[in-house]
Amino acid sequence: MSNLKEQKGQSSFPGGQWREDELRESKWMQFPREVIIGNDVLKETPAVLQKLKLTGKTFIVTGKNTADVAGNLILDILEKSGNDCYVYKSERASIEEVEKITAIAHDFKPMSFLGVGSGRSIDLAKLASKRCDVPFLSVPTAASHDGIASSRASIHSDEKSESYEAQAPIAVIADTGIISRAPFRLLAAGCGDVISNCTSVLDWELASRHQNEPFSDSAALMSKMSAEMIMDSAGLIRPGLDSSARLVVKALVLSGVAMSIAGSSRPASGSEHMFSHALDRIAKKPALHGEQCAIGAIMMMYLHGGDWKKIQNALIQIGVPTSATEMGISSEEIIEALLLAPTIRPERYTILGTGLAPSAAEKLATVTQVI
Ligand SMILES: NC(=O)C1=CN([C@@H]2O[C@H](COP(=O)(O)OP(=O)(O)OC[C@H]3O[C@@H](n4cnc5c(N)ncnc54)[C@H](OP(=O)(O)O)[C@@H]3O)[C@@H](O)[C@H]2O)C=CC1
Ligand SMILES: O=C(CO)COP(=O)(O)O
Ligand SMILES: [Zn+2]
Repeated sequence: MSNLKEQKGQSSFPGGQWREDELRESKWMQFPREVIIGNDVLKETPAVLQKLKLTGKTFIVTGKNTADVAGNLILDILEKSGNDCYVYKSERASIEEVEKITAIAHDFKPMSFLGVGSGRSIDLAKLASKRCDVPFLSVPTAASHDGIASSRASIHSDEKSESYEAQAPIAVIADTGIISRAPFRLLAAGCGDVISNCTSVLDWELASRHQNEPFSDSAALMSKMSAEMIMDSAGLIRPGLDSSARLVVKALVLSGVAMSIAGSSRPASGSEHMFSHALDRIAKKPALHGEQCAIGAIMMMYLHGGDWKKIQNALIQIGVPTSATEMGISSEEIIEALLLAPTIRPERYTILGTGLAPSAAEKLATVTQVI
C-alpha cells in the first residue's frame, strides 16, 4: 500500500500510474442489481419486483408530465398484477418534499419505491426510500441526467444544492421506447451532463494534487469513458432513435456507477456543475441541468487549458446549446453565475479556486463564444 501512497499526483489514465487512494481503507459500494434497457420494458416491472421479492405495496414518485408518459401506465400494470400502489406527484427536489414523502410512506409501509420520471422524481424517491430503509427502483422517462443509476440524490434549496448519499437503485428499468419519444432536448441534455464529466475529472485530479483529496482511478476512468462514449458517437445521436436512447442510457449508467465507486458525485460534478447550480439560483428561467453543465464544461475546459473546442463541437453535433442565447439565458446571468459558482460548494476544490475576477469571467465567456 505504501507504494500507492508514493504514486499520488501521477496520471490517473492509461499509461500512467494506477491510483486508488481508497484501497487503503474498507469501503462499501452499492450498484444496481438488475439493469433492464430496451423498448417496451416497462411491462417487465411486475416481473422485476417479483424476482426481487418486492411484490406487494409500491410507493411511486412521479411528476406532472411523466405521470401521463409512464407513471399512470406503471400504476395500471402494477395494480393489474396485484400490487397496491401509492402515487405521489413531485414538485421540486427539496428536503421538505423528501420529508413529506417519508411521512406518507411511514403510514403506507411500502415494500419498494419507484422513481418514475425525471431527475427530480428519481432523486426524491432515492432519498425517501433510503430514509424508509426500503429498496428503490429507478424508472427514467428521459435520459436527461446521470442520476438514474447513482447512489446520490441532488437536493436543492434556495440557498444551496447538496449531494446526499442515498442508495443505488436495486433495479434500473429504462424503457427506450418512452425515452426516445421524449422531447429530444432531454436526451441532448443527458449527453451534456455526461460530456461535462471531462472537466469534473480534471477538477478532481487537481484537488488530488493540490489538496491531497482522495482519488479513485477506477471512478475517474469510468466517468471519463462515459463522456468519451458520447463524444465519439455524437454523430449517431438523433431524435426518435431507439439506438440513440440506448447509447445515452448506457453512458448515464456508467457515469452513475462512477459516482457510486467514488462515494461522492466528484467524478461527475466539478466546477461546471457549480456553475450550473449557480445559474439555477440566478437565472430568471434556468435551462435543463445537463444543458447548463455542458456550457459550464466548455468554459471550465478553457480554464484548465484543455481542448474546449472538442467539447463545443461534440455538443453542436448532438444539438446541445453551446451559447447563452441558445439556452435562453442572458449574458449578465452567465457572468453572475461564473462569479457565484465557487461559493456554491466551497469545500469542493476546483479550477475556479476562490473565484474569478469579473473581467476574467467576462473574457472567459466571450472567448468560448458562450456570450
Ligand atoms: N442524483 C444524481 O446523481 C444526479 C441528479 N441530478 C439532478 O437531476 C435533476 C435534473 O434532471 P432532469 O431530468 O434533467 O430535469 P427535471 O427533473 O427538471 O425534469 C425536466 C422536465 O422533463 C419532463 N420530462 C421528463 N421525461 C419526460 C418525457 N418522457 N416526456 C415529457 N416530459 C418529460 C419532466 O416532467 P415532470 O414535471 O413530470 O417531472 C420535467 O418537467 C436536477 O435536479 C439535478 O440536480 C442530475 C445528475 C445526477
Ligand atoms: O449532477 C450530478 C452529476 O451529473 C451530481 O450532482 P451534484 O452536483 O448535485 O453533486
Ligand atoms: Zn449533473
